[in-house]
Amino acid sequence: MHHFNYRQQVLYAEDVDLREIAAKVGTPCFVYSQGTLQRHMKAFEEAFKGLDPLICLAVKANTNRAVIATFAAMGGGVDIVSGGEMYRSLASGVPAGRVVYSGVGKTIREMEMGLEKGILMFNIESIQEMHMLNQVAGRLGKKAPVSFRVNPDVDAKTHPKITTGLAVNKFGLTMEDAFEQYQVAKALPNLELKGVSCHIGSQLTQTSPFADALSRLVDLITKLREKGIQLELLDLGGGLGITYDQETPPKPAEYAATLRNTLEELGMRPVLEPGRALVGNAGILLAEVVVTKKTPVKNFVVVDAAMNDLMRPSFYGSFHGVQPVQIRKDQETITADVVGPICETGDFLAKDREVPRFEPGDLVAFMSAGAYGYTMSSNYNSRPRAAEVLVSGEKWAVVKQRETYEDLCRGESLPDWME
Ligand SMILES: Cc1ncc(COP(=O)(O)O)c(C=O)c1O
Ligand SMILES: N[C@@H](CCCC[NH3+])C(=O)O
Repeated sequence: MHHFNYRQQVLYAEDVDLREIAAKVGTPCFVYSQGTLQRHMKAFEEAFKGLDPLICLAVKANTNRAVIATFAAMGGGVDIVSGGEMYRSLASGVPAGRVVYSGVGKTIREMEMGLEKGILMFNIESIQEMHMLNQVAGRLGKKAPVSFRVNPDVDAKTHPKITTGLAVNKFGLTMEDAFEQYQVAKALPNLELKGVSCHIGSQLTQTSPFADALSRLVDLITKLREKGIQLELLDLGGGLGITYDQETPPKPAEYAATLRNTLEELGMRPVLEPGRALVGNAGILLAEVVVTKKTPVKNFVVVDAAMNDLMRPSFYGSFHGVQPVQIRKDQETITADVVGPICETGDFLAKDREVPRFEPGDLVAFMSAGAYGYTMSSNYNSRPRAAEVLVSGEKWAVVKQRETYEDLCRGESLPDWME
């Protein structure tokens, strides 16, 4: 569910006419609906009610501080994968005690930062990382709260580029290694065993892989309990899918229902790391048609957004709905590729799609662009990154300025021998 709807043939974000935002902010720009963000957070809270869940936005999906702050104000935490994401999250008002830190390559500096700030938990992804963190914590006179991220070798049944819980993936430790290493970690002086975590992939459209992963975790937890190791937090990662096209992913309630009995029996506090399910359908990318062209074999609609703004179609072949901001009467439909101006054949936002016969100047909304949209954007072809706008009811504000040409060159200089 989201709050982008037509009113008298015009697409609105909540109570705001998208034409107004385009006129004042320009295009391309990302528009997020705060009401949708809040609604999604509430759906997770409701679904896991009674289990004292900590719902941590996977910040990699959307790093905008206004978005992070929206969830923080509702008691949410964050799942981070870098010092930069930690910095942003803390600067957005997330208490350090609600930060979980995943990632296969945390640097010493990043470990120090997490320890100094007092984050909730480091999800350790390798044996070397465990020893490094123990040393760093010792040097700082701290105890690092940790979980092991286990790789349960479960098929998430999603796009191969976004599965993370298979034995061939780089993430986590095997079950066997994790069992052994918990016992090693218990004896290390500067680690505090807090939990266990796993994340098997993204855009999952079925509940069974989550249930399979949880049952593997239960085996591990049971064996650890037999060894006297009691853990408090059970971090199930993110991964719940959303509807981009025809998918019918489980809703948070259904997802939680599959896990609830087991969680209750274990008596552990669930930590969740949803990214896409919280923010994906809460955002769109607003663009303007620059030109249209017809070749002997195809129609093209060239817009002012490109793969540098929304790289998911180019990278994964992902589907994003293409909707006119204004529906014209008796508008004809054509089949076209909707493309950007970047010098790459792979620069497309939609392929062979039925779209209205757009004209230059028409506004277009690329739907479900709230997750992994702006965060995966780049400056390729020296294109300034788009603006970001947050809408709440009738109110709206720019929450990230569009980059300027000066921004593009910031930090660059000529070496002294060229001056
Ligand atoms: C460790 C971890 N947690 C959470 C997420 C968020 O995933 P999603 O956006 O699919 O919910 C990811 C990304 O897949 C991740 O790698
Ligand atoms: N960036 C991906 C998801 C990867 C999730 C990160 N572990 C996407 O747009 O679908």
